Amino acid sequence: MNAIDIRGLCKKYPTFALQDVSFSVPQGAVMGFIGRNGAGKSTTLKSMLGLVHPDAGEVEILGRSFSAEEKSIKENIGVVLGGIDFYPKKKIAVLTDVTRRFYTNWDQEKYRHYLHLFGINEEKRVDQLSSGMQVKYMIALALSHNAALLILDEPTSGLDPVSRDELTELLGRIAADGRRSVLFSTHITSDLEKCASHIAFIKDGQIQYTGTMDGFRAHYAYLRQGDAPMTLEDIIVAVERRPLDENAIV
Ligand SMILES: Nc1ncnc2c1ncn2[C@@H]1O[C@H](COP(=O)(O)OP(=O)(O)OP(=O)(O)O)[C@@H](O)[C@H]1O
Repeated sequence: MNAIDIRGLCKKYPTFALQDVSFSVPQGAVMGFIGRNGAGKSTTLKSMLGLVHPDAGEVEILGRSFSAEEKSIKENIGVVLGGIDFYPKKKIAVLTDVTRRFYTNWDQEKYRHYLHLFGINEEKRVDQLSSGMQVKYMIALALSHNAALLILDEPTSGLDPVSRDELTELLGRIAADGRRSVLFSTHITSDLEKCASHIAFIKDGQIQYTGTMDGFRAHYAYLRQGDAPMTLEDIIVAVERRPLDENAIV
């Protein structure tokens, strides 16, 4: 069983279209979702989670149709799409108390463990946490109800290098049991080199590649110049970079 199967997802905005997006996240995989600003990563994640209404497409999560079983599926997944933009004046402890009621499999011991690991003080109010700490708190919540799948939109972008290293190690370890899976979008390709087994690469609303990390490197091996191996960043830049217009005002 795959953790995620997306087939033919389409979403049209006035100036952008997600076109026939299809990919799968195998169970036990950490899949990095990459693409330039505006390529359609967030739109894909939001469409698959029903946060925006897709024009077409099928989404199966943990082997079940998301549209038919949204409520029960949401109990088994952890989703972090940005920081907390609600209840800025609420204490973290209060927010957790409300959140945990939504999950029958809430694990308070795990929650305490992650709070400690991430150095989060429950007595602080939401607006007293930095944006990086907010993301860590959201991740702690997602990990505390034994989610079988984590879906994270740019989780490492506001984090310092040490926290990013901790988080990528954690994501790798989560998936290493072979039962849990992670899909996360990012621009920090070095984070993916540390923990991702799979890649989905989107450009202008269309999937360019989806499969294993090794397959991704092999797919773009023709771009290599010289003997040095290419990093993910080298590959993305080689695929996407356009030369600056000579007449550009600089
Ligand atoms: N609600 C909306 N209405 C109209 N256009 C939208 C809406 N949301 C997103 N878009 C457009 O869809 C395109 C894709 O945006 P999206 O946020 O999915 O990109 P992204 O790959 O996540 O980018 P980034 O890496 O910058 O976060 C952009 O051109 C954006 O302007």
